[in-house]
Amino acid sequence: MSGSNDIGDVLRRLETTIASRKGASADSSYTASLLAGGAQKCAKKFGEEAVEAALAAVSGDKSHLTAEAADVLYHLIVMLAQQDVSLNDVADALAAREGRSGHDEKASRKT
Ligand SMILES: N=c1c2ncn([C@@H]3O[C@H](COP(=O)(O)OP(=O)(O)OP(=O)(O)O)[C@@H](O)[C@H]3O)c2ncn1[C@@H]1O[C@H](COP(=O)(O)O)[C@@H](O)[C@H]1O
Repeated sequence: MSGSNDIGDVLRRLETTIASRKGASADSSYTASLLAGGAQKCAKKFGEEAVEAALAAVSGDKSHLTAEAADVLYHLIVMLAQQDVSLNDVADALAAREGRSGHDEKASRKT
């Protein structure tokens, strides 16, 4: 571990590490092995981890859910990196939604 546990700092460090694995040897780096598999491999692993997190949530085991959520975030950032989408891009999308209820957004799509 190097640096703070602040969620923003951790995610930014992880994104930097993941980006550094582009073009690295798949034998030495798990991230590189995912990236080498392209969009399908990255999306498949992300989907699997998301389902595992959902099952952990239903089980009520908080420490299991926490571990699975970490897997989800790691695999999400790998999938985004493979598509050249940054966490800043995602932050911009979330910030643009701030203050608008999901109910209101959904209703606006029906009109
Ligand atoms: N945060 C993670 C991280 N979280 C989960 N994982 C890996 O994600 C995989 C989860 O997949 P599974 O549970 O399905 O395990 P598996 O069956 O072995 O996986 P598959 O063979 O099916 O792909 C495991 O191999 C975990 O080790 C991670 N691998 C790497 N990181 C970070 O990425 C950095 C770079 O890692 P490398 O690219 O391997 O150098 C590391 O220092 C970490 O900070």
